[in-house]
Amino acid sequence: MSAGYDALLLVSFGGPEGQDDVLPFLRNVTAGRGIPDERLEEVAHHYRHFGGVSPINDQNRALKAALEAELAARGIDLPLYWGNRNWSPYLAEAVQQAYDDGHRRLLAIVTSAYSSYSSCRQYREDLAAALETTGLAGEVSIDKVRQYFDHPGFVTPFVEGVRAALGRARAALGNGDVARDAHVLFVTHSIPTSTAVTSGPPGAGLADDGAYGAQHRAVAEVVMAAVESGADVAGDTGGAPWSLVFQSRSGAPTTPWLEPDINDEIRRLAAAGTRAVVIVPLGFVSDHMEVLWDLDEEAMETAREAGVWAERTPTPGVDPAFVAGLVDLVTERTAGAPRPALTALGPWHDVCPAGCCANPRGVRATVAGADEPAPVAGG
Ligand SMILES: CC1=C(CCC(=O)O)c2cc3nc(cc4[nH]c(cc5[nH]c(cc1n2)c(C)c5CCC(=O)O)c(CCC(=O)O)c4C)C(CCC(=O)O)=C3C
Ligand SMILES: [Fe+2]
Repeated sequence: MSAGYDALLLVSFGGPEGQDDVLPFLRNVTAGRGIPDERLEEVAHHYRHFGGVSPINDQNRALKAALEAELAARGIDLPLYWGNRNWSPYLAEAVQQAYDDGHRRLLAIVTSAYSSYSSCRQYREDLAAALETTGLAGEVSIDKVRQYFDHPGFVTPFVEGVRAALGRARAALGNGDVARDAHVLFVTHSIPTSTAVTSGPPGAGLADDGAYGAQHRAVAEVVMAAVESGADVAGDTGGAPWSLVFQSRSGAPTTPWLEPDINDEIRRLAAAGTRAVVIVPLGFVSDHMEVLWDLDEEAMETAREAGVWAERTPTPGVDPAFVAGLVDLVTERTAGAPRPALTALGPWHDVCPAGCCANPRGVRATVAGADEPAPVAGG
């Protein structure tokens, strides 16, 4: 293959697989971060409610299998390894295994679509740390496919989900007027405003919530435009208002995070006369714990209490469009395939610019960026 990659690496967050894993997992996630104990207890309770098992690992097993099938169907002969930031199989194990199997140039696919420290640079640091721990820093190189928030493969499942949910909202409103009575809530993980402002490349001149906010708003606009253009014959699912809201805030209450919180927004909308909300987990790739708990339990309960009809739309998961899109992201690097992007912000960088998505706690080694130490292998 032209760029010389010899293996792929699926990189994800990881999650506990039983009650005994829950606290060690949460300690991994929050290592060195000053997340208050009360918050850890609160989060442990979400996992305990589901038997201490996060669905995220099974979702990644399914994604890995789907990607392998798609690669095979297209005759792409690249083995796929899987490793996580916070739980077994860890990134270091995956990198070691790839090396033991004879691979030296890896291309990573991260289960995270947007730019921010948590969703981009931290994974690049984790990959550099995996090379360090395994002693493979000079032996193995790791690049990653671009952030894919505006790739058609990521966006398409959301379009289909919103269109279907608005149709059901309309029916639930007694064939009512979604433009007047419904509201589409695009929701993503809140992050500290201090890391939102530094998300993306430095000096991009974006709003206060940086590339992270701009990317989500741009994708939401694309989704709504696509829903409108495919509205049913009567146009009855068209015209619904939308907004970007946030979930899963943590950290000290005195530290500002992106707002509004989805629950506050559902209550505010209900008080202002909204009768149906469509909740779109735009920030997430699969139905992991942040979706199952913070949306399906908490936000749905808020909606019930507020007396509004609510439905949460699917995440990309293993939707064939998403799986094919991830393989397209690989082939644009290995075979010069086209680089589709549905917003004016993209296609995003293959190599993160220097200082992109700065780490608020200081500079650490990274891979796949202009500010990493010079790559070992040529080109
Ligand atoms: C932007 C973003 C994504 C989306 C991009 C991506 O997908 O990467 C994401 C995903 C996820 N976040 C997850 C879980 C957690 N995130 C935490 C904490 C935090 N997330 C943050 C941001 C994000 N997080 C931040 C700024 C913090 C606080 C500081 C810190 O600690 O960095 C904590 C600690 C406790 C708490 O504070 O809530 C937990 C347990 C899981 C796994 C779910 C499962 O198990 O199924 C997933 C996929
Ligand atoms: Fe998180």
